[in-house]
Amino acid sequence: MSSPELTPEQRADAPLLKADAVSIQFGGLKALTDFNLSIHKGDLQGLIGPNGAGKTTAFNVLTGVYTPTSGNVFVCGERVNKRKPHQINRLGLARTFQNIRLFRALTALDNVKVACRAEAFGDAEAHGVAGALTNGTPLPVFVSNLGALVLAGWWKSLFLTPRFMAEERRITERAEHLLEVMGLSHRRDEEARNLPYGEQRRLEIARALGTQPKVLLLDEPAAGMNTREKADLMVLIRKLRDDFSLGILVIEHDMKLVMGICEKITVLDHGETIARGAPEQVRSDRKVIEAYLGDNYLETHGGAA
Ligand SMILES: Nc1ncnc2c1ncn2[C@@H]1O[C@H](COP(=O)(O)OP(=O)(O)OP(=O)(O)O)[C@@H](O)[C@H]1O
Repeated sequence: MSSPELTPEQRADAPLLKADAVSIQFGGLKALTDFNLSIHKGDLQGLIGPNGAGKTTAFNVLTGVYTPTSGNVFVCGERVNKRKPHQINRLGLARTFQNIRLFRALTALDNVKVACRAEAFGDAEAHGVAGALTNGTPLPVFVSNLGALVLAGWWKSLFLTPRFMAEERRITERAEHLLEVMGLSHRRDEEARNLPYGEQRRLEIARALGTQPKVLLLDEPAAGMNTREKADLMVLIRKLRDDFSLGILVIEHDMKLVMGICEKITVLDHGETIARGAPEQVRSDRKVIEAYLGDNYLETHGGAA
């Protein structure tokens, strides 16, 4: 459903992503309460909090995996509360997952081509699988790999028209470019499952970029990475924001990374927003230290406000 109250001009000025008093409840559990967020082009924001605070739930509500119990989610000014994940993806929202969800038996290149193809052709099956890819509808491995093959366009290749061949070249070039951006060109023809963990995470980001998002949601992108990989990732995330003119929201437990790259951080605890602000503000907030960072953090990083 669109927002009839917004004029086209207002829609153009609207945040790329907005959560307005969003709550979601599972039975008696309030997983997210009155959650507010605005992401504009060029923003690089963080979402932090202890385990079970509601961070992934927030991503799932924003991307259409869950429908909010109350409140509204807007993407580029469009109200998307009841939209399906693939429809929200087409409006410009892409994500990666806490637990990596690649097409494990496909090559790195084909993983990215699946997403590029969804963007290029925009056909029904492409939407379905790309939506699952980028927004989280869980698909069994077999079904998702089969879907990827359909997306790989084998049936269209039966009619090797010049148009098909030109589009195929364009898609391959785009996918190769995204692999290069993510430092994965040397893995082009390797099966995703054989890539080291840190590279699988980067491949997921390349695939998300394949759908040409305006907003990228990264769920623990540095999980499992070593110190060197994390440092490289920090540089890379900033570069992606700048080069692709994105708004980015990152969930991450690595405080060095979050505090190092995010300009604004929202802190959740038990589904409630307990703090929001610049990194220096958040890290010295007594409630945040008590709920999440701990006094040890305080001792090593300076005094609380
Ligand atoms: N589909 C669901 N059904 C019931 N409860 C759920 C569902 N999804 C999430 N929850 C609950 O909501 C709460 C928030 O979970 P969530 O995964 O969002 O936390 P998180 O902040 O992402 O934690 P972590 O840092 O461990 O990933 C938890 O208590 C979780 O068990």
